[in-house]
Amino acid sequence: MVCSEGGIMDQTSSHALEAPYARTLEHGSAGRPAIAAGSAPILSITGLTVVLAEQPETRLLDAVQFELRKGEFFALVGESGSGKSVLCSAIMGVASSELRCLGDIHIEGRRLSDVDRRQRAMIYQQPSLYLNPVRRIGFQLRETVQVIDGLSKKEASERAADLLRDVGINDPNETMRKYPHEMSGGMNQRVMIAMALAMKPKLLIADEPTSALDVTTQKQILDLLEQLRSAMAILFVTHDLGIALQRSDRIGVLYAGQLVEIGRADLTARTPLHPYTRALFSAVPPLSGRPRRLHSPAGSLPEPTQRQAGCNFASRCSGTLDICQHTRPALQGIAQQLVACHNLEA
Ligand SMILES: Nc1ncnc2c1ncn2[C@@H]1O[C@H](COP(=O)(O)OP(=O)(O)OP(=O)(O)O)[C@@H](O)[C@H]1O
Repeated sequence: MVCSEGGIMDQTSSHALEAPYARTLEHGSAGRPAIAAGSAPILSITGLTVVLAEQPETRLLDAVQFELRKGEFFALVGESGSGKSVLCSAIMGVASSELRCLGDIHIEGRRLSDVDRRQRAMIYQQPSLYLNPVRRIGFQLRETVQVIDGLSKKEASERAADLLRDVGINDPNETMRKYPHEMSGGMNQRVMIAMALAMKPKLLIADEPTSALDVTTQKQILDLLEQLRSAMAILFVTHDLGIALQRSDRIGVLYAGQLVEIGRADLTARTPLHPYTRALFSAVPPLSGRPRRLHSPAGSLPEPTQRQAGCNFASRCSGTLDICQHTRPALQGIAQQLVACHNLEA
């Protein structure tokens, strides 16, 4: 497994990102709690490039760079195939053996390979796929807690009940007697979150955790994540720009494996700088409006094997310059945003 924790190859020993990156962290965004921008980042990614091991010229991720601070809720958006799952699995250290990771991932200043796996946890769109259907919830949660904390069965039961209470389940003992199929999607997602919390993670990756839920349950789970985030950083993958806008501090827009824009959620919505971000947000109602699914502009995302040297968005962009055909734009700081575009006048 080349993309495992040990497979990340350090190209740099520094994990401090330069000033323009830090500026996107200057908060005060739309009533959100302030994030300690001066504190050491929980997650720091520098120059993360993921290629096919057998075909290293094919890049699934290209020089991805960002960092997350404690208490931050960072939404990662991008259409299907843009590389969100590849990015999450690289951070988790579980990417496929067909992939090779280059670059640098640090958790709290330590290389991924030196960090306890439990410092990061992940929750998914379909919790029922990750829960054992033939084991009661209590057994599964107790087992997790016993492994992590080395507790006796009785102590583990008490801890499991506490974790269920922490995620808003008021009758933990009854819940622990149930099988996953006896519970709703929202309850199963709470159980998954409880299992994630059992690890006391510094970083929680949430891969579309609410997209299979009805609107009311979706709100409850989002409120729960909101309560929990003060103790960790949350990387929230979503196709729902309304949620990204309403819930996150910052939004990162991934396009064809490249982060093309990063900025405070309110600024990114109000003044999107990249033409792709503009196209995405042109279909979204104001902040107070109802959430909308991600609406992609005309044309299609280039497959990883078809990506050329120039800007990946050039074939869908109405403002291309000559340089866009042969030089891929790098992220650059514009006030408090970061954008990868040659034609900011367009
Ligand atoms: N193991 C692999 N081997 C070859 N290509 C891969 C592999 N894993 C992912 N890819 C390719 O990498 C690109 C990004 O895939 P990824 O699953 O990360 O997209 P995504 O943004 O998560 O999409 P979705 O929103 O549909 O989940 C896709 O073109 C996909 O086909």
